[in-house]
Amino acid sequence: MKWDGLKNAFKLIHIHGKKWALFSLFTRILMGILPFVSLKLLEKLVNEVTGYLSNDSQGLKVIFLLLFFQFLVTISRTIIQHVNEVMDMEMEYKLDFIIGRALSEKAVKVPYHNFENAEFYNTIERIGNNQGTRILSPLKHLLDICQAVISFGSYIVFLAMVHWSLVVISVIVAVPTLFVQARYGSEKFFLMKYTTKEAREANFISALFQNKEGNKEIRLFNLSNYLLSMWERLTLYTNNKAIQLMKREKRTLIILDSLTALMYVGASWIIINLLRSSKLGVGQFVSIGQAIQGAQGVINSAAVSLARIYEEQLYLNDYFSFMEHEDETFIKPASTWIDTNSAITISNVNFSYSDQGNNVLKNIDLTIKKGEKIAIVGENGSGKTTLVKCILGLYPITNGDIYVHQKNIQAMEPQEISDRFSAIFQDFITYPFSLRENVAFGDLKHLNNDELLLEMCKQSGLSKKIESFPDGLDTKLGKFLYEGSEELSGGQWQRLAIARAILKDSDILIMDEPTSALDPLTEMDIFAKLDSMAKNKTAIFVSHRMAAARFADRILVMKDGEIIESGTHEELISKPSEYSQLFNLQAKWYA
Ligand SMILES: Nc1ncnc2c1ncn2[C@@H]1O[C@H](COP(=O)(O)OP(=O)(O)OP(=O)(O)O)[C@@H](O)[C@H]1O
Repeated sequence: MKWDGLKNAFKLIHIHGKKWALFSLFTRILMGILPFVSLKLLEKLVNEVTGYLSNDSQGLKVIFLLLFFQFLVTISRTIIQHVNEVMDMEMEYKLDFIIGRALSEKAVKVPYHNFENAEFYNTIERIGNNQGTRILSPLKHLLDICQAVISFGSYIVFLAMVHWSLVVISVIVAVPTLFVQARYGSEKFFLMKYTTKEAREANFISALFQNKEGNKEIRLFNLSNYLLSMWERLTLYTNNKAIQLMKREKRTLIILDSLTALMYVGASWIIINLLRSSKLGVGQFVSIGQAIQGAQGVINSAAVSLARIYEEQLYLNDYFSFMEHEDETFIKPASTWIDTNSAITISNVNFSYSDQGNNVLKNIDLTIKKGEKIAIVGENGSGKTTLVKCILGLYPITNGDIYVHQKNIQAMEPQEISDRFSAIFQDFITYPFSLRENVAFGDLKHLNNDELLLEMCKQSGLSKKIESFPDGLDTKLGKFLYEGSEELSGGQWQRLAIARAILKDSDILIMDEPTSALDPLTEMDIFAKLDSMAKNKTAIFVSHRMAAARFADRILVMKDGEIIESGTHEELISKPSEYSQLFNLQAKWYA
């Protein structure tokens, strides 16, 4: 389990980057051997130069040859390094592309209720961007370790040829370095993991200062100081944790470096003795220093790579566990409801957002006939939106059943649900794209059907506004992405969202307070036209305005998660009821 992320990353690279992996392995082996070749050349060169300086004129040719070989080694190293960097980048971009897409696709397949879960958000935050780099990174580090091991091996062989004790010294220095780096790598990840909540909160606050809506509210309510002190507290908390860890790591590294320095003193003592007993030439003497330093350097880099592999594989576990998240499952058998006239049948549904939570919907029994226009009213928090979301299959129903056109909603494929419904909520999206796209997102097959798109805009009362746009349907909206785009008012955006919803050729239209930003006359107009806009469709709309609800074939009144009244406007108003009370109260304001 612990290393599953790494295994899966390798599988991905095996599928998409075999050539890259083979090429990288080959070049790392070469790069691993090059330092040994360099050392040998240096040793020979120093010996030849010393000989030449003591008037051995024959040495000059050899010196030039050795210098030429050194040049070849240097140039080869540079070429390999740069080619590797290009190959790595290509591979990272390729994986970014594949994984970025897979991640977004997965995000719409996991059950929607996961989005209520803070840990789910934290995981997505940790996965972040540049997943291609993340996937590739462990293998790159593994290759770095291969290269380091080969280099270390060649340094050791070189040192062993001089004296065995130099090998012992190099190994003694290497082991604790490996251990320390690997340990702090994992600590850094866990620190990240446990401060993500605070970091997310701090990011949210700084984003408020930078976005249009947040910035406006901060100015108007004078929230700047309060929010900044909150941001400071959260940021200092995360910063302090990171600094503390860094201090501990550096303290350990100082001890480790002292040990290394001590070992160098020992090594120098051995070398001096070897020089004194004339067992060492000047060339060897110079290259030993380089070999010891080189061995230490490659072990350091191998240790860093090892720690990074550990760190990265923990990220990978996050990514792959997200990707292995179960897709929407259909927990109910494909049971059917026999009443063929019913568009929606809700049978004894009780619903709570969490296992331990209170029921937000209680004992809901309801049949909505095909073609019926239903209005749901009720005070805030009475469960209207929850009911609508459950009808749309966004949450699993463990108690009771919901049937849509005789089929249990939980036995329906997401595509089938999407085909049946067209829905618009209060928190609809204002896409910073063209007007055309904003409407056509309701049903993309009409993207180029200008006549139909304009008709939808007309029905939702947008015709006049569109006439003022020189680019008509192709006008870019929202001053967010494009210079020179047009901005709409809140109500106009809502009309656009309504146009999007009615464009879709579905059996059931659901509108959850999509008209709250419309002026009362426009809202009344839209509801009065609902019959023609939602011709032959079943429609459910949620509203707080009783005057608009009266156009519905039937009004449902919700209170504390229950449907407490049901009937036409005339039926409900003619007797003492919650509805008549709400209606009369609102009517009084207008009077
Ligand atoms: N995602 C959620 N997780 C937990 N509880 C929730 C969630 N969404 C809503 N609730 C709770 O469910 C109850 C019903 O909320 P719901 O949004 O369905 O009410 P509503 O009638 O649509 O309200 P309003 O008129 O204010 O939109 C509320 O008490 C609310 O606190």
